[in-house]
Amino acid sequence: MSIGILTSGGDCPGLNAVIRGAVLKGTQIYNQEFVGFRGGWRGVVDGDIMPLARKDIQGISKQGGTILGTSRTNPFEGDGGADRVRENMARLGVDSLIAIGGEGTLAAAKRLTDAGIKIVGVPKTVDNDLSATDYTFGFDTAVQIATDAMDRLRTTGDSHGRCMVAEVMGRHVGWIALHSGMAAGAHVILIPEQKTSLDQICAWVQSVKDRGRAPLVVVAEGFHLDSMDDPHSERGLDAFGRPRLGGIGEILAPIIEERTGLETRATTLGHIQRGGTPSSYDRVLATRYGMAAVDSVMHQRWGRMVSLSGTSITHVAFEDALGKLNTVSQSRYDEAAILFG
Ligand SMILES: Nc1ncnc2c1ncn2[C@@H]1O[C@H](COP(=O)(O)OP(=O)(O)O)[C@@H](O)[C@H]1O
Ligand SMILES: O=P(O)(O)OC[C@H]1O[C@](O)(COP(=O)(O)O)[C@@H](O)[C@@H]1O
Ligand SMILES: [Mg+2]
Repeated sequence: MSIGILTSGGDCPGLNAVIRGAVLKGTQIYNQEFVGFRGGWRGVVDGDIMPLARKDIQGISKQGGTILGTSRTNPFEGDGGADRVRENMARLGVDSLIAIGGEGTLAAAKRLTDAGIKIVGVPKTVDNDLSATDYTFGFDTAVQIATDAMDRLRTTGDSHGRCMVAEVMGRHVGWIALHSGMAAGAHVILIPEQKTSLDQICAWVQSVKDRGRAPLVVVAEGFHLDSMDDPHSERGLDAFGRPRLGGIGEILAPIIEERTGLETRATTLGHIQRGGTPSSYDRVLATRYGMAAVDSVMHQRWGRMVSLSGTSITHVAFEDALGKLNTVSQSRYDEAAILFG
């Protein structure tokens, strides 16, 4: 019997390092065999597998994305369901699953675990929005990419004396904006947790302008002004039916320009934040998660995900890992806001 691995939901740097860590420890220490399910839960429902022997995972921890592919397929929709998953696993000789994904993937994993399927989880979120772990891989890389981009925006902004608006990822939480904004010395950081008025934003920009500096405004895609009910969305729905966010930077830039008289440009970093080589921190964390997930399989810790607590790997039940977001606290925001304007 082998262990099946899948990656599900939005990709992020470090997924391959999890796969490598799991396969290396599983083959070396436990003499286990592995297969990969292609395209997230779709591969589990369709029985679409690929080999995951030691030679298949050589050198992949430095590769972005996921060699397994991913999707936002709900395993209970269409032809899916727990019976279908169980039948496929039995037919393919797969005894248990390591599901690597965000809260949606873990919600699906919990339902399948409740139906008796043996699953352990590995948390994935580039936004760092899962409360049941201190950090997940992908976040550090995204923050570094965003910081590099902002450093570049500042040199061109300084040269022209312009206000630069940088939009970063962050659907429900503003961690990428907060960390990259602090690192890059942003003058304004706008996050989903803190509705802010245009008057306040323009006052910060104006004070930077008055000091003769070129303002940098960082905005998370999920931010909304105090006058808006929901985050800005004009790109339809994703495969899971959620509004595709993005574009708030382009909305803010002309308003800031009109109100402050300062020429303003917006840049949306988008999926660049999720692509490419993972940072060393993310590779190490992801590798440790992968190895810990195999330990969990061997200890039959079904229905639990590996998690980082301080510097130690711990285990959290799926139900405790779901439903509570890791938001930016008021004190972390207040600390950053001392640097605004
Ligand atoms: N309650 C649920 N039951 C079954 N599948 C779910 C549930 N919630 C979400 N999903 C599935 O979870 C996956 C996406 O969620 P997630 O892993 O959090 O990634 P992301 O946040 O990047 O979209 C999809 O496969 C989606 O269909
Ligand atoms: O373009 P996609 O794949 O729909 O994903 C966009 C969303 O994924 C995210 O990057 C979240 O990813 P995580 O689930 O990894 O935190 C959001 O910031 C963004 O709204
Ligand atoms: Mg998610």
